Amino acid sequence: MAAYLSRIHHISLHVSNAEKLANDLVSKFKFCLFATRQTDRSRQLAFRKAAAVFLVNERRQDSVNLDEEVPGNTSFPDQHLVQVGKCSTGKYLYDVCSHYPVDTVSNVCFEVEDVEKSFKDLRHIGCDFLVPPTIVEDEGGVVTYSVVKSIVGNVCHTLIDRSKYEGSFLPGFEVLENDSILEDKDRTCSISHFDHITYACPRKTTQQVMRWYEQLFGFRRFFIDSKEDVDEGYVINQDGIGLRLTAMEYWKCSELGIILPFVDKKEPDCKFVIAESLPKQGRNQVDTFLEQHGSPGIQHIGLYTKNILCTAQAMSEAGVQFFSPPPTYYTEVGKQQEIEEAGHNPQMLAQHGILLDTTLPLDSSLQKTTCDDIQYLLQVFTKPIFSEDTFFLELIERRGATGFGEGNIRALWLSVQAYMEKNKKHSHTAQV
Ligand SMILES: O=C(O)C(=O)Cc1ccc(O)cc1
Ligand SMILES: [Fe+2]
Repeated sequence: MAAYLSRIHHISLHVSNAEKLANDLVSKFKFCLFATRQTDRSRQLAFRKAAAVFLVNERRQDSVNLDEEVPGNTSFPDQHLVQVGKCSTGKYLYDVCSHYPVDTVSNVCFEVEDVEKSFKDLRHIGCDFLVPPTIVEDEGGVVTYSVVKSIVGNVCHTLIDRSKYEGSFLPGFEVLENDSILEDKDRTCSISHFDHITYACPRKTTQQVMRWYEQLFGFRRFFIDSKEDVDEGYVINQDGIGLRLTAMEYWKCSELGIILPFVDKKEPDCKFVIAESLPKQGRNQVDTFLEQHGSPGIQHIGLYTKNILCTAQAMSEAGVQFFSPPPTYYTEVGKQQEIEEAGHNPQMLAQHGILLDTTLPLDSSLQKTTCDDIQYLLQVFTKPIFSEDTFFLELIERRGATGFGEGNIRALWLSVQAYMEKNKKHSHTAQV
């Protein structure tokens, strides 16, 4: 039986220089550092922007971790490993030690109702666990967690039950007092939650990844486009761009959805997108990721904002670098009209490289009457935020459109290509 997930609790990153990323998250991306855990062997820093929480784990070159990481097929005694307070022995609480040579985003932590039951059910269907159910407590209460290894490269999932915990983050972390003050201070960047997480996967692996998430966590296919083929996914395979996108969602299948108190006011969900590069076209961003990251994994995360113009403006003033499509994107007759029909100003979007993609109505004979009838999304991509090209962020504002900006992929491709050429990094390559 699958383990049903109720929501994303946080996403964790493993980096060699936490200081630098911390500075960027706070000063450029306007996240708030709200909880920390420091031991002589590790440093973990938690950042929040509304419901979007990143946990940054600092990778220490000097200490080889002997007590924690276990091969996926190890069998555990059926008893709990109990850690109390801040003096736990584990190097990274709520995660495993990543001996990863490059900076990586590697753990999407889900809240579940019953960790023990999820562990048993998932083990029963052959799932590999890296950490057995483990209890952590402090004066705020008790949390149980377990870490499962996914089928995608170095990605793992911490399953956590914090229903018996009253503190504002997790036991073992010191919560900083400025939390709520800082959080309220910056209202220009209206990021509310994680919109989607995109995996870069090798060729022909999409089906396998989908099956894994379906069987283990009850994910369901989410059709990106009305014309999308069930088996093929959304395919772009022309003009040097070869990309297969397939999306999944977990929320709607969740048993917990029926009983949770916020069921009427449906919590925003986060979709998972699998991006696979296709042969015969030029090299693309997925190939670059696989090469630089060394394995499949999380390539980018879309942050939902209700006002992309203000958010992108505030972030670029603070030093975030965004990709811009060629200037002609905004002046091409079709696009310019599309932008104006949606009620936006092409010049304003051009200032920050914001792309707009309209969903075509299912019945094209239906005439749109006002710009309120048009379903579209706006998105903008940051340049890689790690020193290697192993992760970037995206801002996305949705106005009725539920896809991922399929119509923008060509524009994104051209802008990445221009960037690569300018940087003389891979002047012969084209990247999507
Ligand atoms: O699927 C998404 O999240 C997108 O925004 C589309 C996409 C996927 C992979 C890329 O390298 C570039 C764009
Ligand atoms: Fe995206």
